[in-house]
Amino acid sequence: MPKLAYLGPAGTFTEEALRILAPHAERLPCANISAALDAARRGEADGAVVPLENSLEGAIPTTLDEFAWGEPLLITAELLLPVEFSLLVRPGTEIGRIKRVFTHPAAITQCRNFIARELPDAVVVAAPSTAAAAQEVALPGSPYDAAIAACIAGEHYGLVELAARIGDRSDTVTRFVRVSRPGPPPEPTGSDRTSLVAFLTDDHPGALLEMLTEFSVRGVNLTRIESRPTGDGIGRYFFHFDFEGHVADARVGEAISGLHRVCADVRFLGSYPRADGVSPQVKPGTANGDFAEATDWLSRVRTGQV
Ligand SMILES: O=C(O)C(=O)C[C@]1(C(=O)O)C=C[C@@H](O)C=C1
Repeated sequence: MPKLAYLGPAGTFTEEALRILAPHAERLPCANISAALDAARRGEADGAVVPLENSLEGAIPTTLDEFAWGEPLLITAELLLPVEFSLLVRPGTEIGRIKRVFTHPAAITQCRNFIARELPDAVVVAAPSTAAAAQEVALPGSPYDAAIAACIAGEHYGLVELAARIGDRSDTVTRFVRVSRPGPPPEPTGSDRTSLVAFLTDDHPGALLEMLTEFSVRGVNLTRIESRPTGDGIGRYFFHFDFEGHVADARVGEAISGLHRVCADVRFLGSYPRADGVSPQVKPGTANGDFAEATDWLSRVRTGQV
């Protein structure tokens, strides 16, 4: 039975994602995303499950930066989880008495309208996770009056649900990934996604276009591109790419080796089955057979057979 680290404590959305991705895994709750990834790196766990992006808020910066700068890890699976938030209080607390709210920063952003409308005078404080907030609010002497978390976290820590589905949108989804220590990627399924990080050689006109061209000319469809600061000063960025296909696909292999030629560094983050089951768009001339036929043709040219 694998042991998987996750952003704890029990009752986080990440735990729910882990339960779906690996129902029989032993779960190791960690205080934050970095601690969960470190547990996997050090071998205290066989892998980890962490949030990567949210359909309303965008990418989770800690996860992106850990993948770029931390000891390498391999993404082996993804999951799209609908997220619904509840306002949770100790039994007997009325909404008018809520002065201090505790929750994860992602939940603050996703419940902005509810907070402005129903809790305009409350101070909202950032917690390490939604379930950590619920756990804290449940303590008798807690300085916080309410938590925003999953309904299940309220049940877990003995809180009462004062309001349900308080997110600004009812269709918000968070994308989670399962990672393990580096090794061969999972076999292609025909509906795969590949992720990598690319670092520019230097800042020059067309640098981003050069990278994008490597994907475009091989017919590789991007599903996400994100720039992150390198930390070396304003205007210095590196790039996260997600795209359709598997590293075993000829067009993907050619695109990422092209990227390796034009970039200072490329870190492969994994090829793994897509959660939405969507098949890649394959433009004419970019299927595996087309690349194989072109390679054969070139060797015939080089050996004087055409
Ligand atoms: O705090 C949690 O429950 C988490 O699992 C983290 C997290 C996130 O980082 O985005 C996950 C899903 C929701 O979008 C809100 C918080």
